[in-house]
Amino acid sequence: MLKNPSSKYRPFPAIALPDRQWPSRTIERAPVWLSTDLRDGNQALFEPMNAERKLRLFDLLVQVGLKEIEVGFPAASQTDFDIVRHLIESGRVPDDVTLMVMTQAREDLIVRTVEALRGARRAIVHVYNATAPLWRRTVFRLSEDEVMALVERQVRCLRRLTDACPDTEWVLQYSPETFCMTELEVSLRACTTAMQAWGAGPGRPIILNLPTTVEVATPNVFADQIEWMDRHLPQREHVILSVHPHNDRGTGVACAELALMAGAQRVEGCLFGNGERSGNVDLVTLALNLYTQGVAPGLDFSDLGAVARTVEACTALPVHPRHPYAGDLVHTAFSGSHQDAIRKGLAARSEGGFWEVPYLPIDPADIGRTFDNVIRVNSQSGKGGIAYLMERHFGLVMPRRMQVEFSAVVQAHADTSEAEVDVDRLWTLFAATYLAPTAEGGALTCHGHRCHAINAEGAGAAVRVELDLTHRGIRTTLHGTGTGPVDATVQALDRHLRIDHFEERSASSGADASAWAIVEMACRDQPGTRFGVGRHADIATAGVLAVLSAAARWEQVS
Ligand SMILES: CC(=O)SCCNC(=O)CCNC(=O)[C@H](O)C(C)(C)COP(=O)(O)OP(=O)(O)OC[C@H]1O[C@@H](n2cnc3c(N)ncnc32)[C@H](O)[C@@H]1OP(=O)(O)O
Ligand SMILES: CC(C)C(=O)C(=O)O
Repeated sequence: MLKNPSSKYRPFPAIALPDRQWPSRTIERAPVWLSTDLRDGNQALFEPMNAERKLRLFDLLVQVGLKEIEVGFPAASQTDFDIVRHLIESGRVPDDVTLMVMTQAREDLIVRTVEALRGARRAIVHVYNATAPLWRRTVFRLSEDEVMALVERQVRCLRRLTDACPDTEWVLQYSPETFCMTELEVSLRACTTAMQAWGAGPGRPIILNLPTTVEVATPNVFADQIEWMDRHLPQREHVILSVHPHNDRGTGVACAELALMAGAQRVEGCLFGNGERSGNVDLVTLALNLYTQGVAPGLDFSDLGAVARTVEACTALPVHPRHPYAGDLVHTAFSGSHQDAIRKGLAARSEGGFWEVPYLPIDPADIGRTFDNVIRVNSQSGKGGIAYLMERHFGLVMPRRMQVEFSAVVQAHADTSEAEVDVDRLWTLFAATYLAPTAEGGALTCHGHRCHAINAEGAGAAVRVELDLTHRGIRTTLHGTGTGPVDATVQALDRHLRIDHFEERSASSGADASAWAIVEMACRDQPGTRFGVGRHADIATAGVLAVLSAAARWEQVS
């Protein structure tokens, strides 16, 4: 890279529009959407789609709710021509969906294009020619006047051919390709020339489609360009003002949104931003951006995962795991403070209110995502996320101080393994720390204690417990009396133990119903507390096991 790039690259000049209005506007309704997945998207693939993949993607676009679909460049290849014929002849195009096809402003190509559309109920013919100075100079070697003459000649040619097929409702879309790099007066002249040649007016609408063929400026510049055109176009009410943003600077979505604020009514793009170079604007992101502002986008992404899988299969391009809304990781928090805030936000949420959950801009359920992956654990995670997973997957609500204790266990494991701690691993760590198997050969075990029998008798202030234990290979019987089985167990163990906190709750219902007991115990002369957990079908036994668990954990550290 150059130390000083200003000798090679120039900044794009600002547009003189001091009274610009777009910055104070908001987007209040969805634009008309056009999918160019089968044209711009297709022309950007290593291997353009075959007929089968094109038809599969076409069906998906219809299913998602696209009403205008650019299906190809029929004069370019027999495959594209045949697809257009197939769509028209097979009746696969719903009545409310209009096909669009593209052609250069060349007579031979226009003739073939109109031929491809024979019999269509309604069709948009998309004629384009590049208008920017660099293209005029180097690609076409045409003066500005000659460019206008080309537009006029070719649009008249199209008009002649389409007038001869009155059974089809014809719409012209004219694109001054390279609009974003063209002098505004020249773009306006090209558009006006196309309008006049087409005879645009009442009953003969025209789509004027203004592309950032290659993004070369910040999105505010594009918005200024669109607002300028919006103000200067004649017969504005007969024009559908469309934009076709690319994404070379990574700001395709911003360009489209600001253009809508500046007067555009229609947006062309591709699902997940496929398209030439760094892609066309991503229709999924645009639509869901609207949705999360409370504006119905008119496109249905309730099962976004299925849409992504079909697009991947048709284009052979993966959707990035961090792709807005659609990526596998975008509803997942690994970091502790995010997890904590999400958990609290989900708990505080009441049904039917506005969606207000920290770090989640959209309710994953609205786009067919479950909450299973919202929180995942690695070395960046904290107690909140771990507690969320333990509660969600195992029905265990841990007291706050226990969350702190267990998260240190998980953190130590994550630091050593340098890997994600999935839910199975979390359970293994939890069980090894607190539970140990509770039923083994008919006996109960908890850490070093193998508990053959627990007998509790009495009630109220005098419960007597007999523990038949094997501890470090020695079988022994312990007795204790207390205010309940838990207290009696502490007395039986005689370990200078003190219960600071005890809670029990049922973990599940039905045949395998079991209870959780959690105990926090202190040990005389030792700082801090240790938690113990018991799980058993019998709630009293769960309590006894929790005490054995905590006692064993004290023993491990003493
Ligand atoms: C920004 C975009 O995405 S535009 C869409 C581009 N998509 C495609 O090009 C995909 C399909 N295209 C094709 O298959 C081929 O380009 C075809 C079949 C359409 C035309 O092929 P060919 O005639 O063999 O050649 P090619 O595309 O190189 O044409 C270049 C000629 O067309 C002219 N030309 C290019 N674009 C246009 C246009 N929009 N309008 C009129 N003439 C044009 C060029 O100036 C050049 O003229 P020259 O031969 O006199 O120098
Ligand atoms: C709208 C057309 C001509 C296009 O694909 C572009 O300019 O990128």
